[in-house]
Amino acid sequence: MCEGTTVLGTKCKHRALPGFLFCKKHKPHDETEISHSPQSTLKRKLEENYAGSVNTCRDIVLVNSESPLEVEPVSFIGDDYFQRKSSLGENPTHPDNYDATKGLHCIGSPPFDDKNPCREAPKRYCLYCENHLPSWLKRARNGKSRIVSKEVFTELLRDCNSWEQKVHLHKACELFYRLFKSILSLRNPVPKDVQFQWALTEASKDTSVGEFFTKLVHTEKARIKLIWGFGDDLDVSPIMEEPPVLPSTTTDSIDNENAIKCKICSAEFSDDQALGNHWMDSHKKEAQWLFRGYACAICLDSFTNKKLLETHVQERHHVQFVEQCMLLQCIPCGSHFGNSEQLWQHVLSVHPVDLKPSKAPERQTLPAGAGQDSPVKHVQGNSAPLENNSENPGVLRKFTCRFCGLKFDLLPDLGRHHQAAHMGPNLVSNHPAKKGVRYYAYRLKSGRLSRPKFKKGLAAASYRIRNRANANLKRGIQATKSLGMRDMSLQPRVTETSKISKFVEHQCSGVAKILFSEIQKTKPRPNNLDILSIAHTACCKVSLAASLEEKFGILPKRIYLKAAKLCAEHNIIVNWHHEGFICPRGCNGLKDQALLSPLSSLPNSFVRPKSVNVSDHASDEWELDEFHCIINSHGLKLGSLQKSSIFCDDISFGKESTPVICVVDQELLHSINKNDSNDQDTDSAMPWKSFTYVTKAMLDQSLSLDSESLQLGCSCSYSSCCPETCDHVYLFGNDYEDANDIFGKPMRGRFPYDENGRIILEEGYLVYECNRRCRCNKSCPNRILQNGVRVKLEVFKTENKGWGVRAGEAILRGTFVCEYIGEVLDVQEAHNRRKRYGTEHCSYFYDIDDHVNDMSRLIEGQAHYIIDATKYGNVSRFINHSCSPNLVNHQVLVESMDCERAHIGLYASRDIALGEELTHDYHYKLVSGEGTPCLCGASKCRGRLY
Ligand SMILES: C[S@@+](CC[C@H](N)C(=O)[O-])C[C@H]1O[C@@H](n2cnc3c(N)ncnc32)[C@H](O)[C@@H]1O
Repeated sequence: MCEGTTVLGTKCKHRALPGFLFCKKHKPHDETEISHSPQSTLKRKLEENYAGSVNTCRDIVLVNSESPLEVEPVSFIGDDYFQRKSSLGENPTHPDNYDATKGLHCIGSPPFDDKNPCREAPKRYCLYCENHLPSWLKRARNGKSRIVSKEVFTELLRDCNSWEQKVHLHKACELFYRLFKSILSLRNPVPKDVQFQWALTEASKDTSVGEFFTKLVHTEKARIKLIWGFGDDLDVSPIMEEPPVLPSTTTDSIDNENAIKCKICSAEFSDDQALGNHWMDSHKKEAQWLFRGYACAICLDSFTNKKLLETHVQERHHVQFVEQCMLLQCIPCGSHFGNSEQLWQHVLSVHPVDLKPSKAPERQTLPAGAGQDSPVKHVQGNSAPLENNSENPGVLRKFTCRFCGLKFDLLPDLGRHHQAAHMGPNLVSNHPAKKGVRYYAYRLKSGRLSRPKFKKGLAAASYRIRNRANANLKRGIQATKSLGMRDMSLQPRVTETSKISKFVEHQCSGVAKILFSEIQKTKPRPNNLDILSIAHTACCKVSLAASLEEKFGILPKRIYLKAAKLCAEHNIIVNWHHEGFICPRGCNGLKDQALLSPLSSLPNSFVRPKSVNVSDHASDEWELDEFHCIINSHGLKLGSLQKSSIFCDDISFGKESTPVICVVDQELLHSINKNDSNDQDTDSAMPWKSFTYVTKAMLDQSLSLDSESLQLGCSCSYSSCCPETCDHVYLFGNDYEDANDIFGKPMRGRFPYDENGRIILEEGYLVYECNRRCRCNKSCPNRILQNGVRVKLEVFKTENKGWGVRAGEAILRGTFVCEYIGEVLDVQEAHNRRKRYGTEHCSYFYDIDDHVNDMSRLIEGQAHYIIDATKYGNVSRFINHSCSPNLVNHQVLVESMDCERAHIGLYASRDIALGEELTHDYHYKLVSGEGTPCLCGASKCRGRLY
């Protein structure tokens, strides 16, 4: 397991990287040195760094002459090393070759690792080795300044007399960095002072951390004012001048034996009331989290879903967990239960009479064995009180449970009640909460915290809505019943439809509409054979529609798209046209439609390219995906659809679920000489040979990209998520409140994809897909890009742009085509490679910066990385540029919410006909006086590629 700690000081639960003490998230990299040193030093360091030497740090200490250190590493770590051991009271189990006496060891990041301490020499600012340099000491992305300046850090480090102090300094810097990042986030509308207060509360959980944090703020005051603009809109001097608000411990004044400890800050209080007041004063937010999230009743850690909480309890509190299981007993019948939720359910269903408010004790937290009248025996202090004592006149009940109306005078009691009573899947509050301490800490860390608001209890809301709907329905039914009674006397044979019509008359039009549409849907649909047999006798779409609808009733439009493709494949000539066309032969069937000119039907001379195998559509494939239809035969460039030779059946060699064939049209065959012995010519004849086909991005080691740890599993419990409960939809809505779909409608509460898996989200927003932490499977409507290429694509030889990619089938607007895959590099590495590759060869670089205008709505800290598909790539590397492209780019988050890990998805920006070349806009920056002519042929061509 990783030895790191979260920003809240809890232990990280992720697996450590092989050979490391920390997971990827907690293992800092030295981006500064790699990105910004002169090239020669960089090269040398890279070689040394990746040569696999165990003593990397030591080596680098020797070669690095730029060290800014004013303090000797040895004197810092060495002297207090054993003091550290004793003060922390732990027995280190060092590897045999580990020599602690030298004291030349890195503190690690985060520290506290006594079992497997970092064995490297601390070099970087006296505390960290190369690998463990924390993010806040690295140069900021813009290359201008560090978040915590080296001077300030080394100054503070000098004041540290013990290992523990260094740890605290480390924590304070970490917190300072998170705060800094969060406040700088453009997407983060949380007021600065709120964030600042949050950080202060966090810091104040440990006096020493708090002190360092205040010192940091004080030392960096000028810079903070300048960067955060505190000076303009907020007077922070009182906050900055005063020490952090430390927990108001009343330890001195109270009898220690009877003291009640606050589980958050360990402050002690004489009674529950005082603790409650303290919670209200100091931990109001945590209290809310506790009520609305899945909080652990033992340690108060919060989780985004129940499964995580269960795992946590089992792992962390095994003993307490077992005890609790043993002790939860129903007093009236003596039954034992595994958890309080089951017990509560049992009491509700079996002993409801015992559950009377008047039997409530004075306090909700029942002592062991107390409350014989109560149906529930709570042996543990943290078991949930299940009684409603709202009727007890002696106690002021301030807090009402939103779900069941029970009242409590103390917040913690309400929290415990909530946890026990409303966290079960069978109970009213079955919508898993996603607002926990961890969740918010994560969001704050990742710069995604938009505001400290909570999604209004969806469960409660939906419960209310459902109740309202039920009540309305009941009223409607009663009205209908009484009406029906009256009607029956007059008209005994009432049809279903007329009954439904009565609903309409009685304010249930919504329900009636739904019922009507359901009735329609149950009608049979024509299968392929039905369509083909009718199409044989049809002259145009009008007559085809008339015949089909005569037999099958009103059909959705997509049936005609499917019909169009079927006809094309079977060479059945039907006059296809836009809606509203009036057939010159007088075919009729569709009403009230304006005259539109017909589209040209597929010509008799139509010869499909060999590459497209029309006969391989199993009829059930249509059932699965009937949307891949020809809709616009105008788009066909018939010239290119001539006979072609297949050069390779699948350039992915089975890596894609849909083979990607490589073809050369007959008229261009002469330009290819397969047997040429020259290497370059062979590559140009067999393009799949010039690179390695991969289906996953390859992260270059030069990047310090965050790992999959920055991802959330949604709380939907089905194999297919629904937008109402999917956390990714919620997160998106929270991050981009104003986002619209491509039709201008608000995106709120919707997946980025429609029910056919086509993107509807307007360009420029991040797409949040579900991921492996979610319970849904591949069929989830919020998993598209990650499922890989699903449309037929052909790599083909173009006349003048080398190889290109064209549609092997008609592709409808919004369809995911492929991902731009390659090696992900940082700017420096990309620059080096560009130099190495030279400019004569075609470029396979995708520079995220060049697309920043498309993605202008992306967040602060937009990653600057480059994807190089020269050596490793997929079909996307063959897609040519067009100034009027038919593909659009979207950044898609899958394994990580960190936008540096975003995938680049290419989606159809309009309907694309079979055989049409696929293009996207490279958006290369145009440099005057140089560049390559653009051969895209678009009417609005910019003239040059770059
Ligand atoms: C990503 S590659 C595309 C595949 C490439 N045509 C091949 O044969 O491998 C980009 C290169 O294709 C060529 N290219 C792409 N679009 C072009 C265009 N519109 N006009 C001229 N050359 C283009 C340029 O050489 C460019 O550097």
